[in-house]
Amino acid sequence: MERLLVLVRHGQSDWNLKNLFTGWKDPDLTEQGVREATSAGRRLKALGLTFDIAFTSVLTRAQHTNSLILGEIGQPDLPTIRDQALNERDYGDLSGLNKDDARARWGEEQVHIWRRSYDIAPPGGESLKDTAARVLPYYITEILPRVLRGERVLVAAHGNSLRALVMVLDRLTPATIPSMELATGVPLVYRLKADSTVESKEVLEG
Ligand SMILES: O=C(O)[C@H](O)COP(=O)(O)O
Repeated sequence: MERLLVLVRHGQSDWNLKNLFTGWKDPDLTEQGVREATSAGRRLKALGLTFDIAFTSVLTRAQHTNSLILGEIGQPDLPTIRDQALNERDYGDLSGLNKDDARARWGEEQVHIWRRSYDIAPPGGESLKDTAARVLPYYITEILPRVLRGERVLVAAHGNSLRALVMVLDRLTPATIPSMELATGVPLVYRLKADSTVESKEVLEG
């Protein structure tokens, strides 16, 4: 039985382009982001992949990416479940600040810790651990059971909500997760074993 799980980070957003911390703020895709999402769909189509269900967050950039992918693979009406559990990490007080300005103010190292450490939260926001504490229960109760019963599942979400998931799938640790980056619009094609561990992973780079 095929147990297919495809994860994709949304295409470039307006605030990615402007280099602003975004979190739960809700900018849409840029033109480049639209191209990235469309091209992600084309790459999935080239592999002949189709889906039974899609999951996305309640944020526009992820939903727009999901729609563009579904349009590209010829499944524009695929049922899609939107849930806040898949939202980007809440960046708290950093939301809306320029990332270079933040480095100038708090130092390169502190900003890197807020962005990439496992358990140190930015002021007023979520650490990756906090993000994982909402993403993983959602994955285990809503997404994984479908994959294990053979439904082909697409998840269009965010850099850090997907890092929380990839951390578990790829067996990364709090020590190794900081160097893991997810590019915008690059699908990760996982096939799972019956015990829910990873059988194979393919990264569909452009
Ligand atoms: O919320 C954001 O600013 C981005 O989507 C992810 O940002 P990061 O790469 O700083 O975690």
